[in-house]
Amino acid sequence: MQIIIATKNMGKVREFEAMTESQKAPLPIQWLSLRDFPEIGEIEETGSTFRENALLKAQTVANITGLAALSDDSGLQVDALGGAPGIYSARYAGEPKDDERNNAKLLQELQGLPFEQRTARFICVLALALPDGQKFFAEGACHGFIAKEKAGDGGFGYDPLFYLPFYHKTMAQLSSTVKNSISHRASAMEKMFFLLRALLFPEPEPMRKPNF
Ligand SMILES: O=c1[nH]c(=O)c2ncn([C@@H]3O[C@H](COP(=O)(O)OP(=O)(O)OP(=O)(O)O)[C@@H](O)[C@H]3O)c2[nH]1
Ligand SMILES: [Mg+2]
Repeated sequence: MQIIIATKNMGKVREFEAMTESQKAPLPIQWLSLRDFPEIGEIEETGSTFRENALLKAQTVANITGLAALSDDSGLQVDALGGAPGIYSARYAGEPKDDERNNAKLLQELQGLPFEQRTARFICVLALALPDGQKFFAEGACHGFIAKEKAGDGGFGYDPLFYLPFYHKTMAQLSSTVKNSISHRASAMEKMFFLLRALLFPEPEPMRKPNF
């Protein structure tokens, strides 16, 4: 089976590739990415939820290529901002999307807010679109706080501001191995691996119907 990782974000691609490579029992899947399909441009995200946008991206790529496509729509929800930037995380500070400006805007919006009130979470919704029209979803979340200043240079996006009290570190200070075990993307992907395993190796039919 071939699956295209349907994202233009190289930070996400790196994480997906690390997660598929570190699987204990790798599935018989050849993973491709949009680097293999340079003719596919940016897909407009017109949905109003992570799920709608994820489906839009996966179905567009599956329709164009005739192959299975796995997309990721993700973002940061900050409680003190009523859940913003949410689905608008990539372009929080406007076009063109820019992590530096997004982080600066976030710090500005939360200026003066005490640490305990800076609760936030990353959300990731994965959509798998098959060429025959079937679709599957998996979701993950990761809870933390928005730090008062940036720290670390790993990951991407808001990682230098996303503080995990359990580790006393920002997401950008964690090794990629740890980020790829505990992140919103890791937890969604873990569920997606179960779905993929069920798709590739369906359970045999039971010999007889259960008695209820
Ligand atoms: O610090 C971060 N660590 C993460 O692990 C993470 N995951 C998502 N995000 C933020 O949310 C936007 C997604 O927006 P998004 O799902 O539309 O993706 P994107 O536009 O970057 O690429 P594509 O997949 O749409 O092609 C990203 O740009 C980031 O700002 C993250 N920030
Ligand atoms: Mg996007």
